This record gives sequence, structure tokens and C-alpha cells, in this order.
Amino acid sequence: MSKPTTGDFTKTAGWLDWYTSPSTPKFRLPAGAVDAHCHVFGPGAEFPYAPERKYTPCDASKHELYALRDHLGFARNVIVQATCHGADNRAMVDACLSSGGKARGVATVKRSVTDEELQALHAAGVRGVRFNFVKRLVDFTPKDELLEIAERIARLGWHVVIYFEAVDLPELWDFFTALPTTVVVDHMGRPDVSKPIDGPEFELFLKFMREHPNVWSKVSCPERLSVTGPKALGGEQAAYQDVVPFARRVVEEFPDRVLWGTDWPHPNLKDHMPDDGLLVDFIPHIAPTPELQQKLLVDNPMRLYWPEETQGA
Ligand SMILES: O=C(O)/C=C(\CC(=O)C(=O)O)C(=O)O
Repeated sequence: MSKPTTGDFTKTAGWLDWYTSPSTPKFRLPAGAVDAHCHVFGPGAEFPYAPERKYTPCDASKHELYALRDHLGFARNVIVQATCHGADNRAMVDACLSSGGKARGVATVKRSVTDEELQALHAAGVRGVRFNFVKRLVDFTPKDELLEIAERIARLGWHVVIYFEAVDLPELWDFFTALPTTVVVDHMGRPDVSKPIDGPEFELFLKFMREHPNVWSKVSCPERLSVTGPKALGGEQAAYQDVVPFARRVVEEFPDRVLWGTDWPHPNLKDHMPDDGLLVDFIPHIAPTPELQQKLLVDNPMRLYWPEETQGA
């Protein structure tokens, strides 16, 4: 892969660029595997970053994303709108449109979005909206506004992706459980993996999934959640061991409601940039059998994002 560019924008201080020479994974992904959480950034010269953004990344174009897809052995991508683009979905939509049907998208929309705009997003491959509650990433949006958006997109058969930190789940519980769609949680609701897996915080997350069959989880981002590592660098085959019990618990208890994604290009990491090939090698630690891997990487994302290809299958 080529080196990341920045265009006329100045990257946030301390920004870590994506890893330019990912290893070839030792784990062979099942045929048709979907990278169900990744982003594109710009390029800023073509798709400028939003004025209200909280960070300015290096560029991470669709070309680089699709080169990584092919290198790692994925067949498809789900591209999630990143907050550095605000509610301007053009970079994500452009990537979906030029994927030959191999990428679907999750957008950010405002209450003012028109039905025609929603239809155009649908035609481009968008199948969900993302509500972000991570305070360092976005300004607050009133919940009645989000609920109104959720009701409108429900009519299109879309779902809602939610991103929040574990400590905020109690306060957000009533809002999340009132959503009228499938609800997909990013990165297991960001558990603090230094706390016990059977402690009240992670138990609340499991209860959230147990009591609400419309709630799914991405078991992604060990590199964000890990405290003790080891890091997915230097050929490490057993990276982020402190995250494994949490992710494996979710995969084993809810095998039909889990998704996995690289999170490339890994915005806002502070400590290190993982080798994406070694991140793929993390998967069998959390989904140890071929049956679980097939559901996590193929069957579940296909059912959610390409249902027309799975119906009757
Ligand atoms: O890539 C992720 O999922 C996580 C992010 C960035 C993000 O969500 C965004 O910019 O939209 C984070 O924790 O900084």
C-alpha cells in the first residue's frame, strides 16, 4: 500500500497513520467474509472534512480500503460514516457506489434529511444510520431528534448503529430499548476490560443483549479496548489477550447477532497502529470454531446488509 496523504488539512497532533505493510493473515477467512466495520477518510482534497469535526485524520481512500480488503481476504465491506465527515456522507457513498456492490454503508443523517435524500442513500447501498454518544467525538443531539430519524429509517428496513462507552449504558438504556429497529452496538459498548468479566458493568451489557433480541454487537476493536496487550505487531499471534474473554463470551452467547470488522483506518489510536493482518489472526481466539466463524464473518453480516442475497438460502 502507498503512504497516507493529508492534502491541505493538518492532522490532529499525535495522529497515527494506518499501517502501510500489513502481514498476510495466517487465519484463512471463510469465503465471502465481510469486514463489517471500517471507514474511509476523504481524501480531503476531494471530500473535505466537516467543519464541526473533532479530529482531522490522514486520508484513507476507497482505493486503499479495497486493496486492504483483497490483501486480507475479505469479500465485502460495511463502511461506517466517520465523525470527521459529520453528516456529509459523500466519501462513504462514493466508496459504496464504486465497489461494484461489494460495499454497503452506514450513514449519519440530520433531522432535516429529506425522503429523497434517504432514497438516494438507499440506492447507493446505505442500510443503517449511526448514533454516536462518545462525547469526545460528537456534540450532543437531542434524543427526540434521533428517535424521529430512527422511525423514518425503520420504514426503509434500515437499522441503527450505536456507539457509546460502557459507563453510559445505564443512562442510555431507555432510549436504546425504545428504538424501533435492529440495533447494532459498536465494539461491545466499549467495556473496561480491566474490570471483571462477571462484574456489574459487562453483565449489564449482556443483559441488554439477552433481554432485547433486536440488539446485535460488533466484537471488534480489541486494539482500542486492550489495556495489557500484547499489541498486534511484530508477528504477535496472541494479541490483546485481555479482550478475548469479553469478545468470546458475546460470540458464544449470541452467535447469530455478532459482527466483526477491522475498524481500518483506526481513527484516534494513541498508543500504536496495529498490523491489520495480525488483527485478522485475532478472530479465531474469539470465534474458535468454523461454525462460529461462518456466522460472525459471513452469515450474520450478509443477513443484515445483503438480505436480498440470503433470503430463502
Ligand atoms: O472507528 C471507530 O469506530 C471509533 C472511533 C472513531 C469514530 O467512531 C468516528 O470517527 O466516527 C473512535 O473511537 O475514535
